[in-house]
Amino acid sequence: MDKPSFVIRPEEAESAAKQLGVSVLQLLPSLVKPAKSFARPPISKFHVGAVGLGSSGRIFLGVNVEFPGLPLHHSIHAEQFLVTNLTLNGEHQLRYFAVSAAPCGHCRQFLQEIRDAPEIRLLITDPNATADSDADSDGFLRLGSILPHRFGPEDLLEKDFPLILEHHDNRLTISDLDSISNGNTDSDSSVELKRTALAAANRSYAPYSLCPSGVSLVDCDGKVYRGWYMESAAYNPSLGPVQAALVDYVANGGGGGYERIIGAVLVEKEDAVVLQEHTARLLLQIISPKCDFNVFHCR
Ligand SMILES: O=c1ccn([C@H]2C[C@H](O)[C@@H](CO)O2)c(=O)[nH]1
Ligand SMILES: [Zn+2]
Repeated sequence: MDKPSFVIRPEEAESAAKQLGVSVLQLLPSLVKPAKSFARPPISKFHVGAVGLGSSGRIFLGVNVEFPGLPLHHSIHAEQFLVTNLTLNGEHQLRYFAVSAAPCGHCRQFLQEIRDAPEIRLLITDPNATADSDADSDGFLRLGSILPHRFGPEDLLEKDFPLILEHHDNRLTISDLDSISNGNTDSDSSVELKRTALAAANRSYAPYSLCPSGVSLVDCDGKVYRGWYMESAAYNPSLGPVQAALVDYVANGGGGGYERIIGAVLVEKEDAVVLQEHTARLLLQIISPKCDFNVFHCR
């Protein structure tokens, strides 16, 4: 894999599997090592790669991302990156993934937001991971077998509530969005950033706080990235909207540094009990000090 490609189309996956004489499922562990090379762990130097198969037949990559100058809890785990990559690409189901190291407790918990999470099959490629008697003959084991007695969405939500990979529209609006495009000082690009952040906020998964939010980023080439806040029933494993947008940047930004991010917009509700503004400003300030950051409130 020469250039980072964080989403592999079904026909590419099938032809790669054919070339290796394996099934698409068996291809997942073989992609873990190349995935690891895209990780950004300047603090731990511990590269994690996760490779998942979606119900559309596409393969998605996830890597861990760490931010020097910030507390460790701002990090993005490879499994969280993978789930974010699935949501950003509108994938509705994850059934199999391979990962370089055993998923930590925080990731096992975050994955509970996916429908039928206990039935997700995972394969740990680390040769030092103890051989697992719970694994099927294909080497994959049920997530439910490594997180029994789970606490998850069904403890807090109605049974048919749309979960993290499922379609939801938060129906948020910004009252002056159109007037801005109708000829005042705002440039087209700042209107685009605002619209993108609003669209992201509308896809945010925040069923526990009901405080959705979205972020758009623009790099020095004018390319726009976006991501949305995703909550965990256990609260702390939730992933912030800047981290989610950085997943898009790491996946699609051509491998550049964060200082290339020159503009950012956050959209959230003004009276929200969970506010992203202050954390988002801090995170952006540390990773890209010259980035222009604006916040808009929606209803
Ligand atoms: O399940 C896990 C456990 C750890 N890490 C990352 C987080 C951090 O960047 C590094 C060391 O913990 O590995 C993951 O990506 N997934
Ligand atoms: Zn983890």
